[in-house]
Amino acid sequence: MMKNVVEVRDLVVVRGGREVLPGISLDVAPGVTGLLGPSGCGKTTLLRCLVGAQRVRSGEVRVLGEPAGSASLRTRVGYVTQAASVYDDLTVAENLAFFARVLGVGRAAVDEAVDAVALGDHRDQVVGRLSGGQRSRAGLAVALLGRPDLLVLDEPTVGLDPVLRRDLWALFHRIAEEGAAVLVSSHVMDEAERCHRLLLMREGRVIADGTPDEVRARTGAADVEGAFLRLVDDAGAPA
Ligand SMILES: Nc1ncnc2c1ncn2[C@@H]1O[C@H](COP(=O)(O)OP(=O)(O)OP(=O)(O)O)[C@@H](O)[C@H]1O
Repeated sequence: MMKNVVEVRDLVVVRGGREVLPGISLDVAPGVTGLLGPSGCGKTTLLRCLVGAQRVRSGEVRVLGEPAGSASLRTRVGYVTQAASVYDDLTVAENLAFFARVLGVGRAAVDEAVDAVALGDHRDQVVGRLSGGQRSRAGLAVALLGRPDLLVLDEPTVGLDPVLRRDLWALFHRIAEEGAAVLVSSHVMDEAERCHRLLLMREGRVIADGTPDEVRARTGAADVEGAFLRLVDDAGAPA
């Protein structure tokens, strides 16, 4: 199995005249990786770099061995932004058929994606009339169309109730079990426990990297939120 799906080295990104990522390095391996950190720490900016949608000042971003944004990665990387990119006036099936044409994948991929997100009963329903959770799953289905090896999800569970959040995390694990690397950003620390591996971010840097157990053990904290707070306090303490 390939070791790293994503390799980021010394990445510098400037947005609004400020170094939002001041030289971040990290790897993402197969499995479910949580990218956790407070609002504004640079999670979305980093994810945009992975999918080739962000202008970078310097550094290297490689995805599946290719430079991020390469044409060869178009179907190999799925990206779900915070605003679900599905058309409200089309049905689930119509949305998927449209994006399947854009990606150049066959109709079979549409059925597979609908099944993967368990929207079979709603495939002929207009997306604008779906619940929030169903709509999120429709957006996820679009990202699954190319059978991506890397699935990048930007805060996919924001605003969803606990049952839907649990169901979505179960789905992320199923996708990972089928071989894709799943990178999920969140600012909700309790989602950390659901990940195989964590990258804790603060102010454009990775401050911890490991399994939830490793991150807790390293800090002696009872949970990942406590670990994060200890790491922040330690970073701020005088040398
Ligand atoms: N279009 C932009 N122009 C200038 N600065 C931006 C732009 N978008 C984001 N920023 C800044 O970049 C920094 C990182 O933002 P980013 O969206 O990557 O953070 P985040 O961790 O994803 O936050 P959230 O959890 O709130 O989505 C913030 O300080 C933000 O103000």
